[in-house]
Amino acid sequence: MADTTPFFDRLKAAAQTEWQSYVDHDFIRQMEAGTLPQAVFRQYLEQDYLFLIQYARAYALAIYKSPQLSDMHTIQAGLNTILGEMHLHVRLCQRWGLSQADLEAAPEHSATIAYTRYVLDCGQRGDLLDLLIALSPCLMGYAEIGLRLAPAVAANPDHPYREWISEYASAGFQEAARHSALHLHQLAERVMAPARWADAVAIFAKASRLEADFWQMGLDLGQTRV
Ligand SMILES: Cc1ncc(C[n+]2csc(CCO)c2C)c(N)n1
Repeated sequence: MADTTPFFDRLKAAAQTEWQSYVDHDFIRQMEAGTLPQAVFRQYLEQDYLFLIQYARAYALAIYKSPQLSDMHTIQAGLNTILGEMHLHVRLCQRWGLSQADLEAAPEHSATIAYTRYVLDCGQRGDLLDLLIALSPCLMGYAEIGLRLAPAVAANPDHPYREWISEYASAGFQEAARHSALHLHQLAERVMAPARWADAVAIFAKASRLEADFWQMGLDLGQTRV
């Protein structure tokens, strides 16, 4: 019988260790508890702004790699989500006196470079499926984290990370993640040969590990620059 498990769920199950190291990172646990130092969050957010600029390029590359017009439309919606997400960063950073120009002028950390350029490289050397697999931990992981942390915000209206958590727990964001998982599944059904499975898991596991490294970078930077 053919395996009808959604493609994303199969990837997640095949790379459980890397996935857990990402969605259950200490950064997330501290954020949920509200104990994450603000200096850590700020360092993370600054790097994340630079991350999103490169990520927008990866989505543009995905449009270029799209075999069908319908793929382009779906990816365009993802690009719009990224550009919207950047407003959240600018808004939060403005409260600490950081302007958009300050954000753009910040030096890129090696964890930011490693993750974004890895994803771009997957897209350049591979096809749309390779690129969407490399992109999937980002959207799907934040959706999972948003849902998991939402009760902490509901229990405490003064939660320090309320705005960030609410963005990723929101119905609109959750819907974007579902839509993107469905797109990935349908594309895999169209183009995925069984022989590609090991490569697909390797890409997914690596991108998940690079996400975990990104949280760790925030923790490390926040400790050194208070
Ligand atoms: C390191 C890092 N990983 C994932 C996201 C989440 N994210 C980035 S772009 C995007 C929209 C994709 O359609 C989402 C959800 C982030 N902000 N920073």
